[in-house]
Amino acid sequence: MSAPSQLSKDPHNNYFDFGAARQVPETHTWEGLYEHPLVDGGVGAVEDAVPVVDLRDPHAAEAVARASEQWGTFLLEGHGIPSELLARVEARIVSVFALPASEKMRAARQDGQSHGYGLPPIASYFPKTTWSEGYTMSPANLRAELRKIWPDAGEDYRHFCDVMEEFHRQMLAVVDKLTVLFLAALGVAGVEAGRKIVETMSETVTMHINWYPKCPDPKRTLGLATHTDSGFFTFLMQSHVSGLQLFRREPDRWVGVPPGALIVNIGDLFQILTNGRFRSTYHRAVVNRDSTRVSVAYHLGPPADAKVAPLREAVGGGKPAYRTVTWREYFLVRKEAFTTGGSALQMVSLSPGDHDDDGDGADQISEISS
Ligand SMILES: C=C1C[C@]23C[C@@]1(O)CC[C@H]2[C@@]12CCC[C@@](C)(C(=O)O1)[C@H]2[C@@H]3C(=O)O
Ligand SMILES: O=C(O)CCC(=O)C(=O)O
Ligand SMILES: [Fe+2]
Repeated sequence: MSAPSQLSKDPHNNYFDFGAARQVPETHTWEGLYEHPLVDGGVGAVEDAVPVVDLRDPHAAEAVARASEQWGTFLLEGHGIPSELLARVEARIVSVFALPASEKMRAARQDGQSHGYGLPPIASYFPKTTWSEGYTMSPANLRAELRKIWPDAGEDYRHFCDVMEEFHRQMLAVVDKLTVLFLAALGVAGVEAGRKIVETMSETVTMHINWYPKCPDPKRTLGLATHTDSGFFTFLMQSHVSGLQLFRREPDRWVGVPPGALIVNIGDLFQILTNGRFRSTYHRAVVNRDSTRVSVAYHLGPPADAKVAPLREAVGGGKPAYRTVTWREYFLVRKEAFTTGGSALQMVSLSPGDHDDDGDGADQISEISS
């Protein structure tokens, strides 16, 4: 059995050809995936409708606060990104993953690297391999990165880079609007503060594209392992095929997110920054028998060595719940958490066990511990 990280270690011997697979092999079989019930999170759902925030709503800041506190995830409407652009992004993503393995492997993520083609960094913490391929890239370095796949910088290269850069430009405008709402929700005053935050975050944007091919036996495998995003927040653009599920407690259940929507996920560093007021969300992606699915996660966070501590406004008269960490340190803490079966947020908590880290029960989500 090849370890997940071998996809990037040995490009030629370990490429798994999803198109040719007639069954899910042992290497890709995950246990305990359906221990908790799956409920519908669609807009019309009675109990578990995933919250919706409309950027055009004059009360959007309150809606952001509520959703971030209670769910750590919301569907974003009124963002102004044309569906025609999203369709082009999707088509270009499909075209990258459709390339022959030998061409994709030219950009393979090397061990310890944050960028490149292959499985995402967390894949190496799990004994089983997921039914997906990914590619992490930063907009700042997009053209140089993509030359690895398309050395001759031909038409496909230009189309891909043009459309992803256009997506990035449009996303920055949405980041701007949402940051204003987050700051208002947290009672942080000042346009200046907001501008500085957006400026730094826009320099460190990382895009991770996911490709989940059709699967002959989707219930036996997983597209992306259960995780929380580690940065401040992530926008997730997904195709019109379902697959994303959120973990919710009391009672423990998976909530299926409606396909097609633009999603915002709060990350662990935002939970730290807001002193636990906003919650990061455990989520995973499942795969389908009849449809291939793609998504783009647009990850925002601080520069890798910037110190993140609970905001004064969030701590108020109380105590900081978390110690100061940098994103770089937090990756190491999370690695240790995955290895020991602990929780990264608990590990940086100043009073472990004192406060209830709802979104933070890794050890209780079955496929993590199996
Ligand atoms: C900015 C980042 C967030 C991310 C790690 C990374 O450096 C680049 C890939 C991102 C991603 C995407 C899939 C899930 C995830 C947990 C992973 O392994 O790689 C996230 C990472 C994260 O949020 O920590
Ligand atoms: O594809 C999805 O729905 C989930 C992707 C995701 O969680 C991520 O890339 O961080
Ligand atoms: Fe994620």
